[in-house]
Amino acid sequence: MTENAVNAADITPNRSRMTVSETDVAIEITNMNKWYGDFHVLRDINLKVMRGERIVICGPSGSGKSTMIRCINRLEEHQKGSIVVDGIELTDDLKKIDEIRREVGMCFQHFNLFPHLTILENCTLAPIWVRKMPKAKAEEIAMHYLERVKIPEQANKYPGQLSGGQQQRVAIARSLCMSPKIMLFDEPTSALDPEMIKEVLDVMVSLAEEGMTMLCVTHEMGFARQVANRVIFMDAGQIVEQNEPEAFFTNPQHERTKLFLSQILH
Ligand SMILES: Nc1ncnc2c1ncn2[C@@H]1O[C@H](COP(=O)(O)OP(=O)(O)OP(=O)(O)O)[C@@H](O)[C@H]1O
Repeated sequence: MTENAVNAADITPNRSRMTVSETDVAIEITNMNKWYGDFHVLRDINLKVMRGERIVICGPSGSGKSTMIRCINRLEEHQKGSIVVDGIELTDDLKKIDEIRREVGMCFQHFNLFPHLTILENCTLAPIWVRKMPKAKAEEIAMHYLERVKIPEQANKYPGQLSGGQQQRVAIARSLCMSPKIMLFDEPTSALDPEMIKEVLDVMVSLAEEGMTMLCVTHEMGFARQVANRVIFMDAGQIVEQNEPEAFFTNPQHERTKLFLSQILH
């Protein structure tokens, strides 16, 4: 893990365009716990995310970061406590899970594109089959977002013909085609070569500038400093500390946070 795989100066967003709602809650997690068998992986997680917030989640390997964000769109199931997304409480009700998944886009470390479908087909699959959108309309929207991530010319290629950075930008475009209100990112750059990291972070920065509510598990501390309005540190299944980036990096309060930062910021 290195700080600033990207030069922070290269990703300077226009903070004035970033607005965080003071009143509108996007996600509220209350006393949430999760076990894998006997292993208590998430312990009493409490987290309120306001609309427009950009939260970076960091912490040592195995601390539960991925599991926590995967609980938000029910890729993992919590056993105790509550998760409310856009006013809808996550329960076993499949209809509610479906409703929440319509609101929440997710990008993973390994892109998860369908290799046998073209880039355009990857982007139109869910709008056509889940949203029942006419194919021509879905393609128009997909091309809009492929232009947005600056790869419209790749629309008819297959994922295997693209670089990792390009594939991750397609994955972001694919999520955007479903008009999510919230985007979850799980280490979107950690499988990429250094020269491709910036192109993906640039897209994430522009989403932040447009006011997207974002939760990002990432080791890109340059990104956290520049874009996040809150950094959360997790360890051993707990949220140990959270603060604005400046205070988080310059004045960490907990010993575990200090140790973690001393290991990654040198
Ligand atoms: N499906 C699973 N079954 C059992 N244990 C799991 C499962 N998935 C994850 N774990 C364990 O839960 C803990 C938290 O994993 P998680 O992937 O959420 O951590 P993380 O902080 O995201 O780690 P990393 O930074 O390495 O991705 C780890 O000890 C992991 O081995």
